[in-house]
Parts: sequence; C-alpha cells; structure tokens
Amino acid sequence: AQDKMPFLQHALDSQLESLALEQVVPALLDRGFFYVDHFLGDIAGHMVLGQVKRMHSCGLLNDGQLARRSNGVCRRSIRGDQITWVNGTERGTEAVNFLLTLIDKLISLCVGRLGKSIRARSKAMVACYPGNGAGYVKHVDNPNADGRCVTCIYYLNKNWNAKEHGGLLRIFPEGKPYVADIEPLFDRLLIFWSDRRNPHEVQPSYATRYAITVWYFDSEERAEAKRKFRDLTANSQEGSSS
Ligand SMILES: Cc1cc(NC(=O)CCC(=O)O)nc(C)c1Br
Ligand SMILES: [Fe+3]
Repeated sequence: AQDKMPFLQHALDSQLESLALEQVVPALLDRGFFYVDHFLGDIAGHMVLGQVKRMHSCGLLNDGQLARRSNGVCRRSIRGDQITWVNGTERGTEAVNFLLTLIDKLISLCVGRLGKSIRARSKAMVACYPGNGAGYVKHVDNPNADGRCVTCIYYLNKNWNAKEHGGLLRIFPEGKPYVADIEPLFDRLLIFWSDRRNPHEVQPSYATRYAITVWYFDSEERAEAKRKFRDLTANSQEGSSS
C-alpha cells in the first residue's frame, strides 16, 4: 500500500521532519524537554487507547517491579504504576506498533542535530496508574550512564483535569529556576533527556492514568555501559571462584 500512497507518506514524513528540526531539536538543546499535542490524531490515538485498555482489562498490566532496596517500604508509596512491556508485534498491539514507528522516525530525524548516535531503543513500557492516589517518586531515569539517552512518553488520558485528577508529571530541569508541570493528556508526546538533567515525578493520580514509554539508547554510552557490566560480572565471578 505504501507505494500506492506516495503523496500521503511524503506529507507525513515532511510533517515529522519539520516537527523534528523546527521544534524538537531546538527545545531539547535549549530546555531539555519538549511535548507536542495531537501527535497521532484522534483516530489513531483512540486505536492505541483501545488496545491499552484491552491489555489492562486482560490483566496484562502487573505491579511495577521495584528495585531490591524497597526494604519493606510499601510498593504504592514508591511507584504505583502497573506495567507491561510490548515490542509491538504481539497480537492486539498493532496500533502501539504504529505509534512506535512514528516516534522512531521522529527521533531518527533529530539524531544528527543532537550530536548523538541513537540506533536502538527499549521495548515499549505500557503503564497504568490505577487512580488510587499512587504516583512515582522523584527520580532520574538514567543517573549512571546506562546508555539511555532520550525518554519518550505518549499519554492517553481523555478529559484529564489535573485539579481533580492530579497525575501531573513534574520535571525539575537541572539548574533551572522553574519546574515544568505536564498534564498526561490524550495524544500528547513528551520527549526529554533521560539523564540527570531531568529529575521528574508523577504526582498522586486520582483517575486511571495510561502512558506508553520508550527509551532511546546512545550507542557509545550503551556499549560502554555493557563493557562495564561485563567486567563487573567477570570480576564478581573471579571473586566467588577464588
Ligand atoms: C519503569 C520506569 C518508569 C518511569 N516512569 C516515569 O517516570 C513516569 C512518567 C510518567 O508516567 O509521566 N521512570 C523510570 C525511571 C522507570 Br525505570
Ligand atoms: Fe521516569
């Protein structure tokens, strides 16, 4: 079908290109984060929302894994999201796959100008905050150079009203005198540097809050992180065998 719609494909690609070069790149270089509304448009956006709701109703979203150091602290108090990981080829995730291909295109159009070599990304994490007041404590996605360079979050929440529902994503841009409060609105795509430049938290949510997150890897940093990890495990095995 692609060759039958050169005009449409071309129009879409050039729209993504101008979004990348005229908006995403300048914002990332200047402020470190950027969001755009109506990323997919109503029809495709609703298809993604429908597939996420179906995953949720099928019980596919489990309680977010906690780092070991939760030492008995109640799970809800640290992060209350329920998550599952998809790569978009599973049955019932075709619309999610369409979203991922557009985000991939958008990021690949930015890469040259961001001075990064981004060639890979994580699977997509589908997250749901159940609306019981759970949130996610302030944290940095990649505090120790694990390779994750850019975080992209696609929000799916119709008629979200932060005054009533909370659930704001608050970013505390490093060294800036302001915080950025971002509402998790339907069909909104948020992009930000994954490292210490962007500590962020999810404020307590009082309505069901869906989001899909992907992390893009900087290939140099990722390779370095893998090498370090290999040495680490090698040393620890040496340690145990000696
Ligand atoms: C699994 C995981 C999830 C998140 N999610 C958020 O920060 C919430 C963003 C939002 O939903 O607005 N962050 C990290 C560092 C890990 Br790891
Ligand atoms: Fe995060």
